[in-house]
Amino acid sequence: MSRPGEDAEVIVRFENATKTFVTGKGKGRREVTAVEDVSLNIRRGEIYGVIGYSGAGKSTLVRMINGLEPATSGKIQVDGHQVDGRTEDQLAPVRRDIGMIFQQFNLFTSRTVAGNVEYPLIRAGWDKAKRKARVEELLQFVGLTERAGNYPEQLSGGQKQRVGIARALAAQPKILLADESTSALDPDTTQEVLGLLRRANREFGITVVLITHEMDVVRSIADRVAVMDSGRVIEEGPTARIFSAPQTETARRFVGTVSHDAPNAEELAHLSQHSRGCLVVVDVRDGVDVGSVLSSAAARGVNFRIVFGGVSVLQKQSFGSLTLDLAGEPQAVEETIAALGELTTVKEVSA
Ligand SMILES: Nc1ncnc2c1ncn2[C@@H]1O[C@H](COP(=O)(O)OP(=O)(O)OP(=O)(O)O)[C@@H](O)[C@H]1O
Repeated sequence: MSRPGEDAEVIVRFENATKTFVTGKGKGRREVTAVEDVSLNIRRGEIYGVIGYSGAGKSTLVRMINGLEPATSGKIQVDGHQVDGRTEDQLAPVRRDIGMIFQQFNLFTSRTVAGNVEYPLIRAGWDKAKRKARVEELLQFVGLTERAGNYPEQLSGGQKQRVGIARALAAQPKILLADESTSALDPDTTQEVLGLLRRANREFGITVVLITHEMDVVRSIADRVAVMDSGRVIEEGPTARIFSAPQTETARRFVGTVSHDAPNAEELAHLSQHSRGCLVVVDVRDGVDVGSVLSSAAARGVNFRIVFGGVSVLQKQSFGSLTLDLAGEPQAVEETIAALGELTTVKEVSA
């Protein structure tokens, strides 16, 4: 199925948005800029990931979308409505279109599963018959029909999060904000929850904004991603591009946590010890024909071994890297490295 493209309509727009928190008074007064000068567009119908280390400003950024954190300066627009500088009353219609799920589920412990899902519908003024039908439909969607009468404490973490998703979807929002919604879950349950978010996106066309600190989560679900560091969005774009060509050290580190295709320092030391010639790390992506360079190198007496590497496919694009040990006449080896350098990025990692 095709994903929202470059020309898809913008549903959330940040323009130079900043959020500064002030804590304490007098000498103890501190200012923390949690979000600094962020401009970005989230497109209708996409799954947009926000990644960064703890304290990078992810939650604050996402809470600015529904006005839970008012911007200190800059502009925020959601589905054509202005969010910055609005009163709580003025924000009510914007918030009706936004559902939210949380890391700690935030379910009402005194309400049943069905009662939790029904709650937003009562608040939105739905009549009883419509509420009943909608709750049944949602429990079926998340696979918890049998659990309708249970209380949250009787559920596993994954089931609680599924209730959280059903509740967030109840009043048919256009946007779903998911704040670290999988970080309290084991890997299998995480995949289940991500699968539900993907279905909500595909089947109902809901735009999903997903905060995470795990690149694996971004890789398995996000169309585009923003990388945050110290309040700023330091990199933003299609997930495949961030994976194949991260521009910043922070993004490279996140990508490195899931695609271990280049040797780390320890592995490199080991490879250098056993190297018979020159070690080079070569970036591989679609259209980069490393094989043909290596075949002609072999014909000229350059002996090559692939000693480390990996290539993955994401959003229909291949990317990865190979570490090669090239041995032979110094000039032929040098010419091989130069020929590879004409095709792709080549890093010599030992002499
Ligand atoms: N209500 C608040 N008052 C004061 N400072 C705050 C408040 N909320 C957040 N901050 C500060 O703003 C910065 C960004 O916090 P935020 O929670 O947005 O980051 P995060 O990337 O979501 O982190 P985490 O992954 O740990 O949730 C942090 O330095 C945090 O301490």
